[in-house]
Amino acid sequence: MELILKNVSKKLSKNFSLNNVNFSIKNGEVLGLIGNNGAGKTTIIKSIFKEYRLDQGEILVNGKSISKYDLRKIEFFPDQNNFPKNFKIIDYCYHNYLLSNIDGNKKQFKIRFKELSESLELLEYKNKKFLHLSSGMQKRFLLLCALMNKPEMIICDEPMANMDIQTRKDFILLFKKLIEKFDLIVLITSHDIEELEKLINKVVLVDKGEIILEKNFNNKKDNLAELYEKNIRNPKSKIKVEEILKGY
Ligand SMILES: Nc1ncnc2c1ncn2[C@@H]1O[C@H](COP(=O)(O)OP(=O)(O)OP(=O)(O)O)[C@@H](O)[C@H]1O
Repeated sequence: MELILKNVSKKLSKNFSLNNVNFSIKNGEVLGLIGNNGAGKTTIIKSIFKEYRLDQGEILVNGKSISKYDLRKIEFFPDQNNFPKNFKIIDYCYHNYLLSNIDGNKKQFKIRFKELSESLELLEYKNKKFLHLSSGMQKRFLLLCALMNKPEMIICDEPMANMDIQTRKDFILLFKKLIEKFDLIVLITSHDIEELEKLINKVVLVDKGEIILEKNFNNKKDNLAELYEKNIRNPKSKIKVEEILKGY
C-alpha cells in the first residue's frame, strides 16, 4: 500500500490552515510526523480519515482517491481519553472488530482474539474493564484491538501520552516487534523524540500547517532533536510568565 498526500490544503479558521501538504508513506515505512503543538498533525490525520472536506488537493491510496474500502485497511490507534473505559475489554474489541469488519463473525473473532492476547500476554485480563487496568496495559489492549482486523497501516496520534518512562520504553519495544511481525506501515505522532527515534525510519516535519522536511531516518546516523531544532521555526514563547504570576 502507498498513501500519498498531494497538495492538501484545508482552512480550519482564520488563524490556521494546512497549506499544500505533500508527503507519502508506503510498505516498510514507519513515519514520524513531528511538529510543535498546534502545527497541524492531528488535522492531517483527520484529513486522511476523511473527517474534513479538503479545500484543495487529494489523498491517494495506490494511485487512486482514498476510498472507504482503503480506510478499512487503516486502523486508528486512539488516544487514551478517546474510548469508553467502562467496557469489558473483550466486548470493546468485539464492537471495534464488527465496526471495521462487516464480514467478520464471532468464531473468527474468538480465534484471532485468543491468538493475539496470548502473544501479548493479555489473555487472563480479557474480562476486565479498561478502567481496572494500568495505563500501559490499556495501551497494549488498544494495540490488540487495532490488530484484530489485520490492518496494513496503523495511524497513532500521541500513543505514549500519559505513560511513565518505563511504560513508554516497554510500549515502543512491543510496538516495534509487532510492526515487524505483522509487516505494518505506521504513521505516528509523538513529542517523545527520544523514544520515537527507536521506531521510525522516515521523518516528516510539520510547522504551521506546512511540511518543511520529508526524509528517510536512520537511527544510527540521524538525530531527531537536531533535525527538529534546525528546521522548525521556534518563536519565543508568547506566554509572559512574570506577568501571569504578578500578584501571587
Ligand atoms: N475544528 C477546528 N476548527 C478550528 N480550528 C481548529 C480545529 N481543530 C483544530 N484547530 C486548530 O488548528 C491548529 C492545528 O491543530 P492540530 O490539532 O492539528 O495540531 P497538532 O499539531 O495535532 O497539535 P498537538 O501537538 O497539540 O496535538 C490548532 O491551532 C488548533 O487550535
